[in-house]
Amino acid sequence: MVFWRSKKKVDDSAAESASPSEAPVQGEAEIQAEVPPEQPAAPAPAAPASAAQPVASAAQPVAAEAPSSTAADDPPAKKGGLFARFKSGLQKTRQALNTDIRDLFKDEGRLVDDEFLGELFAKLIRTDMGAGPAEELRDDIAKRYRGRKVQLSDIIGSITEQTREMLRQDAAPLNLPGTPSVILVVGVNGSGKTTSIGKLSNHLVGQGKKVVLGAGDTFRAAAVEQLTIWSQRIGCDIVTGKPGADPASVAYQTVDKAIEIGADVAIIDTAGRLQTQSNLMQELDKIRRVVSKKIENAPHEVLLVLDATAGQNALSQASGFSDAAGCTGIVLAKLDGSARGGVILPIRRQFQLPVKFVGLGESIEDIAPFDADQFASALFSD
Ligand SMILES: Nc1nc2c(ncn2[C@@H]2O[C@H](COP(=O)(O)OP(=O)(O)OP(=O)(O)O)[C@@H](O)[C@H]2O)c(=O)[nH]1
Repeated sequence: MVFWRSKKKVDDSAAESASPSEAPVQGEAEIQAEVPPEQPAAPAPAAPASAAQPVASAAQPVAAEAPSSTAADDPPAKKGGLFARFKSGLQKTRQALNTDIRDLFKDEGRLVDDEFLGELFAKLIRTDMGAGPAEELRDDIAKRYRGRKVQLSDIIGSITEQTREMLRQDAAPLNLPGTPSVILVVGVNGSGKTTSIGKLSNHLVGQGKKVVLGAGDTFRAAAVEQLTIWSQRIGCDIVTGKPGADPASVAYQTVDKAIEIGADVAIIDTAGRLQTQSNLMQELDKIRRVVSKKIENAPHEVLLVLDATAGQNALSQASGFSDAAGCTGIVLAKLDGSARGGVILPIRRQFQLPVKFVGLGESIEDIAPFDADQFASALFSD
């Protein structure tokens, strides 16, 4: 096992000048810039399917998905692939919805009256889409079909079309303007930040990008370990700090490392926090400031990872974070984990933030760029 490890002192002057009014960014701390060993030191987290793949060096990225910056850019073949992936990832929500809506119908169809509309509303709302979107879908059905006998396919077709409209957003590719571009990943505890970073890195490496990870969650030792294992599997460099080290220092070193090796993207993990924890939100500010002193306009993306299994709670998380942390986009993780995938509707509706990626499982490939058309079709497919 080959381990390349360089220990160097944090550049105090630079870090201090980045945040002059604050305590210096982790003075004497050693930040380790690691190149992964040829074999993983421990089993990869929750990704047995690919665990046997040899770990490549940073110069030999593991091939992942076909390159695509956005779903909209994807060639038609990939579109089918995206639909299939959404369909499989949304299985729980889909099954609940389909079973529920199908139950409303008898062979000879069903009259659209108040009773039917009330039942339809109740079924829709069970996916955690919230009252607003469920009312809108119900009212659309009422407008089109009230007083008529309809078949299941009529209802599914109309709801899919309407959902597509509700989810539609402007193309939202990752904003990666520079070399390196910096992505900061934030969210509450356990929302799926570290796992999403692993999957996103693999996605970017698959596009031929050189990625450096920054283990900025210095609070939880397991998070550093987890991210290190992802880096080994993907074949990208990682910068780690000592437990309890200043996350801003790790962020600074990560960007430094990315510049040094000519990386395209630096992705920085952060500890889970609530938007009400003002000291921790200030810590995020400090990370942003330190990074922006190093590269103008960085971080270029601040991705908020939301846990889809949290249903409506994910909404309050999004509202608190989106302003406080200057978020630029959402990664909706764990969509596969519950039947509450409808939560994406109020997330799209209430926040100006685009959904950039969705997490569809724990394996390294289980992330996909969000595409409203494919997503709505998959959600109501049988
Ligand atoms: N099913 C499923 N599980 C996921 C997904 N993303 C993350 N997880 C799981 O969710 C759990 C928490 O994920 P982490 O990535 O550790 O979350 P975190 O936000 O980094 O956690 P903290 O550092 O404690 O804040 C882990 O068990 C992951 O395997 C997903 O898309 N689908």
